[in-house]
Amino acid sequence: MSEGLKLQDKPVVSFLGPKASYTHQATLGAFNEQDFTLNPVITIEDVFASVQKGTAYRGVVPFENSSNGSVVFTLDLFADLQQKYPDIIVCGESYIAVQHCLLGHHSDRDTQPPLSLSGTSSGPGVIESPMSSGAVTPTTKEPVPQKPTARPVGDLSRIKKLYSHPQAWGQCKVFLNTYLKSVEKQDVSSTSRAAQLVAEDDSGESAAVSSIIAARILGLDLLAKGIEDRGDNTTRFFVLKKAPSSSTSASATVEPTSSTAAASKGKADEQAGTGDWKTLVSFTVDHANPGSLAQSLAVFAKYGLNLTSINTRPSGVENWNYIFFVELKGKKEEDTEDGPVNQALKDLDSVCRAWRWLGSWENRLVR
Ligand SMILES: O=C(O)C(=O)C[C@]1(C(=O)O)C=C[C@@H](O)C=C1
Repeated sequence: MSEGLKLQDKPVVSFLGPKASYTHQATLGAFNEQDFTLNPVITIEDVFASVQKGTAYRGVVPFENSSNGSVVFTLDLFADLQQKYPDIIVCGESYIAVQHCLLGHHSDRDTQPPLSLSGTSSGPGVIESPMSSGAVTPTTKEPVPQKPTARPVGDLSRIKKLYSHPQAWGQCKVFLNTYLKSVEKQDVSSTSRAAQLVAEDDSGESAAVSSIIAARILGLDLLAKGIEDRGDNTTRFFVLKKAPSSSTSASATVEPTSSTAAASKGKADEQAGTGDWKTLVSFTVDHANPGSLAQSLAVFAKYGLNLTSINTRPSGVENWNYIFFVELKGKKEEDTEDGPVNQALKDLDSVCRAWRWLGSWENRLVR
């Protein structure tokens, strides 16, 4: 087999791109580039579509941020009101510490020394969050200080437009409200796309909330570093795969599509985790029936399943009706009706309108 063919044979992992997005960083942590072709796509929906179509073996999407909450785009795709993604399930998770930066072009008038792009080590003139900035150190009493923990280098008055992923605004509220309050903010598909747009704009009037890696790749200046409200800002990503049949069925294991894949599964699938499992389930209830939500949740309590999160999104059927997402500690067992998760799902049938198992995966959260 030629080297070219072998390369083409590598299983594809699609992720929210372009390169240097936080999702790219999560993908690199879970899948190595020797064994997998990492394929950046434009939207989170493109990731779902590629896995559903089978053009990607796995997909990586953001799911939740520790300070700004759920990624609603991802939840809506799991809600799948148009039934475009019936076979998508979660098979892994990954947590990434997210340190946002303000990226742009230094102005000639800037007198302060530039921030270092080295990422970890401070150079002369580097303002590391939260020191030396007139900044405030977060404490357990005040985890989100009222004053920003980072200070910009130089003058930001020329910035007329900011680009970022909508999730990022809510993670940097204190800095943005202090230094760029009335600047127009434009949502784009990812933080690395935001950095690309700023790199293409020579006027110096735009800036992006993005990563230090995007600054390095695109040759942008760091106008401020560590602008997130909380030092422990973390985003959780899901690894998606395609289940062989309806995801409500008892078994949902997909095998790698190529020999290379068989030899090397993704780290997110394989890594030793904390030894426990999580499961995601969505369901709808009869809103006219008092107690239907309580009865549905009681099913999980009946089997001793600890719920770790609850989310809702509009059901799309009727106004003020919702689809509920619960995440719980436990695993849906394959090829059996036994096990607390399997039994709870069976019981759920009689108390809710419809439900869908959205995957079980090994917990990677280390406390
Ligand atoms: O825009 C990116 O770089 C992403 O990977 C998306 C995303 C998200 O949707 O949460 C990921 C991490 C950060 O929380 C901000 C944005």
